[in-house]
Amino acid sequence: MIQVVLTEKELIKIRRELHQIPEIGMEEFETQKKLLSIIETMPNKWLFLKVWKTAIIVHLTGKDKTHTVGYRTDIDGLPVTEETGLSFSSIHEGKMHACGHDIHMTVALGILSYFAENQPDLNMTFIFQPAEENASGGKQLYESGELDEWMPDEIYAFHDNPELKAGVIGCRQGTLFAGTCEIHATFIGKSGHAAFPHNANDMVVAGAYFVTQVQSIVSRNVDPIQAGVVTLGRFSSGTTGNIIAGRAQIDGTIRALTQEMNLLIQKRVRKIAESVALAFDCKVELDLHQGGYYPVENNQETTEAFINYMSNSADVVFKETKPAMTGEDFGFLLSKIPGTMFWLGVESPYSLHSEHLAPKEEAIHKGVSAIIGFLKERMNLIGK
Ligand SMILES: CC(=O)N[C@@H](CCC[C@H](N)C(=O)O)C(=O)O
Repeated sequence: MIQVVLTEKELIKIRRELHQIPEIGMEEFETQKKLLSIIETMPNKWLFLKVWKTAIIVHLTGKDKTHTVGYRTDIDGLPVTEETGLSFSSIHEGKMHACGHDIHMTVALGILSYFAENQPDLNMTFIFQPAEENASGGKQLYESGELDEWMPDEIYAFHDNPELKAGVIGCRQGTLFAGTCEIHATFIGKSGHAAFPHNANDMVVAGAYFVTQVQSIVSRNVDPIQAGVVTLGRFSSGTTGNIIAGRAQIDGTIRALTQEMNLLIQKRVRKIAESVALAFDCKVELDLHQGGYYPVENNQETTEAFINYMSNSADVVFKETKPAMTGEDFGFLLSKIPGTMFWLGVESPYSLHSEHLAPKEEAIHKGVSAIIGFLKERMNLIGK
């Protein structure tokens, strides 16, 4: 096993501190401050850093400067009220690291601290990116131009996975995660008295038709050999039982394993929204927003190297995984930079985004050690 620089105990302490201060995407000011306070204790002979909004970019100059290996973590939390009962639960009311980004950040710090002490064979760029959950922080950062001078030639990142045993590494060639697209639909009719429906235009009924018709997309438009999901997670309309609602707001998300399928589903959602508006003689405002949530498509070469290392390392348990319908704006970075996304098992009976999610902390140390091992071998091979 690799001798890590931050000890298991220190890593767990950091994780718990980060867990207590979750912040929503693009508002991660306290998190950024905490991360900077830790990075600033690391040796800085070959370490350079800059901040952009709530992001942090750290560059390490390697012994050979001809190639740069990138490593990315996300840093944002979710609008979830924590119910784990843990002694180090969130102190930010209504916010929680319910997607495990506290684990992602801690592992990134563990890896960074190792290479801050042990100069890497090649240059390395560590990206602590905001807003993975809500605002394509990776895309925003890339498009800001701040990464340009330290642009990686290849890049790696993981997501924690409650279904895998703690510390297990999962990966696959090709598509790991779906591309997503947010749906925001507002139907606008005319409110009125419940007793006089003929004088109003009821948007509860229009919205309900939209919701039910959308259910036909996956069953009738998606090739059954492929995959697609349309979830409408929020329907908000009306104020009370005896007033006809003049507006309905419906929000949801599309998921598909290819960009073509994502675009096809978007087209069908648009057509159904427009048809419902026509049928109910109302207006619809439809926002289909994909941002940087492209399918996460692993590069063939980097993924082969990754799977080779992980499946042959005596200290790592590796599992080939199926594609998942979760989204990740790392898909955008992978559309620009070849690289690999993978899973780190954190073993929990609760799913990502659950208010009960409590990842097993032993995954942190195992993850840090496995990833350092891979990055060392990768840089050694490229540098030859
Ligand atoms: C890993 C994970 O849970 N990611 C999020 C990404 C959000 C994508 C976007 N905001 C959307 O809802 O379409 C996920 O929900 O999969």
